[in-house]
Amino acid sequence: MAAQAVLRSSAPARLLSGSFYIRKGVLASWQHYQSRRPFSNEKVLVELDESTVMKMKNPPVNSLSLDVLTEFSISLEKLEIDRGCRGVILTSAFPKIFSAGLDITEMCGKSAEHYAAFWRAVQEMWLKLYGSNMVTIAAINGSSPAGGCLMAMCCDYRIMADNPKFAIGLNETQLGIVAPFWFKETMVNTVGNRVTEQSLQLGQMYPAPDALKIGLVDKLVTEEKVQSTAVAAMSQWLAVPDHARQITKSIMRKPTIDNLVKHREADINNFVSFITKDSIQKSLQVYMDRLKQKK
Ligand SMILES: CCCCC/C=C\C/C=C\CCC/C=C/C(=O)SCCNC(=O)CCNC(=O)[C@H](O)C(C)(C)COP(=O)(O)OP(=O)(O)OC[C@H]1O[C@@H](n2cnc3c(N)ncnc32)[C@H](O)[C@@H]1OP(=O)(O)O
Repeated sequence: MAAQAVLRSSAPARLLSGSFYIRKGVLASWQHYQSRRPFSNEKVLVELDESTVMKMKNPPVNSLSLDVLTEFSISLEKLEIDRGCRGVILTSAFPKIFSAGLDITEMCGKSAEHYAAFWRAVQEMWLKLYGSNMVTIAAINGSSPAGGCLMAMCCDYRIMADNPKFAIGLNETQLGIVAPFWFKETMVNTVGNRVTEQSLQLGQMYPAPDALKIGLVDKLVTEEKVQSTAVAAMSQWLAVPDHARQITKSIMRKPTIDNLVKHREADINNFVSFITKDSIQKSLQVYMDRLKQKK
């Protein structure tokens, strides 16, 4: 099977602690297996089984903190340079939630230096995931607002749990903040300009069936089948010769990536000056208070 071609040998499922885990099929040798042990760090779990799966595991809602983002980028980079890995499935270790997006507490009450480091880590995650040479499939097993939606949109293919209670979208304006140009461009590349314009202004979250209708996700399946469907889709994607698929992906995405690379420092400065405004800090605080009160 093509999916098994990605994953070269056979090793037991291996679970390593952290906020993500990566499941990787089959290893050529114990030494090879040992060489993958660096995945075992605080925030990343590596599971070695029939498919390569990165599972976000940052309770309670997989918010993307500075630590999580850093760990995610390091883990993805390791897979990227591993010639035995041609594809990754990105999902969540928790039912009902894919990712709550950027950790709002990282954007409240901190120093300008912290905001700059945080934003650089957000950019890095995006650059690595959107620019990945691997086949990337999002197995969206729950809600996925803002940064969570961005991660899903970075993938080549999106499968979502068919439950109208699960919603996905870039809801930044609902928090009184603004999706930066590269979030916007990622969405335009996914669903087109008109839908993006409306979605971003309204900060719209789409229940799964609506997300399918606008093309924000590619397929809906029952919750139990999200991961197995992702594995099946991976086989299909991996049946295409790598070099042809990778060059095509690059032709599609390079202009968007180059745009951020070119304006990276200015984007960080924009973020810091925006997020340090009193009015924005107040908006975020009100939003966080509302989240806590809804219980
Ligand atoms: C001049 C031009 C400038 C241009 C622009 C320049 C710069 C751009 C500026 C800013 C860009 C920022 C981009 C931001 C992107 C983001 O991702 S912001 C995050 C958006 N996320 C959300 O809105 C999600 C909010 N959360 C929820 O809706 C729900 O929590 C849920 C994910 C649907 C899960 O619901 P449920 O299972 O019911 O869980 P709870 O709501 O009870 O939450 C559990 C606890 O988790 C806390 N929490 C939830 N989300 C977050 C989060 N994103 N960050 C941090 N913490 C979060 C929640 O408060 C609960 O905490 P307690 O248990 O009460 O302590």
